[in-house]
Amino acid sequence: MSNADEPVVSLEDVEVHFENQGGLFSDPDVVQAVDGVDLDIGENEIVALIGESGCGKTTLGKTAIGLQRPTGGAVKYRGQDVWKARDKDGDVDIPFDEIRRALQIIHQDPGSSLNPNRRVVSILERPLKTWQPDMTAEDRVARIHGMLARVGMKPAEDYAGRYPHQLSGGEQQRVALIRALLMNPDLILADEAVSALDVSLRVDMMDLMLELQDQFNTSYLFISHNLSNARYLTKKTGGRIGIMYLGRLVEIGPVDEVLQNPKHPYAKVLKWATPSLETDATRVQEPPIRDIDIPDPTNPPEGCRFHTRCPEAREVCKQQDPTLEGSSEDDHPAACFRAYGDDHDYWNSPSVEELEEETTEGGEGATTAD
Ligand SMILES: Nc1ncnc2c1ncn2[C@@H]1O[C@H](COP(=O)(O)OP(=O)(O)OP(=O)(O)O)[C@@H](O)[C@H]1O
Repeated sequence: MSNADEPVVSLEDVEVHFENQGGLFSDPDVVQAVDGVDLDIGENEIVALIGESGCGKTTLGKTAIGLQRPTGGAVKYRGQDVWKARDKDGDVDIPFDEIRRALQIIHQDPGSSLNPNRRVVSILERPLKTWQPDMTAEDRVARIHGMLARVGMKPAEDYAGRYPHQLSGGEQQRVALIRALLMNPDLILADEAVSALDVSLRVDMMDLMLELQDQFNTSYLFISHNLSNARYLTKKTGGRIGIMYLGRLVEIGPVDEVLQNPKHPYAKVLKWATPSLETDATRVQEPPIRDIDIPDPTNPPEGCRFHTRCPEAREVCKQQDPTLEGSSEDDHPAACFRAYGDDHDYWNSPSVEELEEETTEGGEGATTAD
């Protein structure tokens, strides 16, 4: 059953694997873009997903709004399985069209998502014609002018008559945001939505998103590789930050908890890489990471996926795979054995870094003796 008390979107053990064509004599590669992710997004909530390029943020975001079919697990909108609605499989409480309306996206590059041959008014009329077919043409235009003025594009009549190429990047992004909001959505996926803007415009755009969120009661799933932006957007609304690494959600919690007390060693790396967040006078010079190479997502490391780069890795991390559920922390969870409690095998397991150093030293010694 679906009802209004359900989270807007729930991801349950979601997996998205892409099969790429192999060579003539080789098997196809399978990219494990997203693996075993559980995530609920509530009413009026802002969740920011952070992680390095290729870790699966966009794939997870698109899966959350029903644009990407998962290869495993389930995606639900207010309790209704999105893909069962799409396939008309079983009892469907919420039709797929309604789900599509409720889950919207704004892209990194609004220039390419706005039709270059249509004026702003025509771009913005489309969602209204689709979702509010009873609205008169006059009311539609009045609504559009009102929204343009609302986001600071004044005189609205002038902006409404322009083509996308006659707008700045920031203005294009505002039009994309209005277009999404005119659908009266429950959730907007904002995929790197401010990254292409100048630094000064980023803050304006994020402020506008927050203002409109308040007015329209919309949730946001905000995707970024920039922890400062994620903090800005989540902090004002008490939102959450989720950290992704190689297809996995490895830490998630309220913004202040994650930033003040990151638990997963990869979350610590991201914080280290964002100097504006490091007020600590003891900031170390070297990044808290062992190996800068990102593993191949078609062949992720066994055990903990971060163990090849983790300065805290122990032998057990090579064999066992930590999950968020296993975390015994009181506040927010992290998929790291260090967050599993004092009695976990991790604490008696030898350090990977020390063993590797011993092996290297042993190897060098043997060469010298020869
Ligand atoms: N349609 C696809 N077919 C095959 N592989 C894909 C497809 N889409 C994404 N991938 C792969 O899945 C992995 C995750 O990609 P994704 O775009 O979700 O990452 P991301 O974290 O959003 O990266 P970025 O920050 O660079 O946009 C990457 O290895 C990518 O090459």
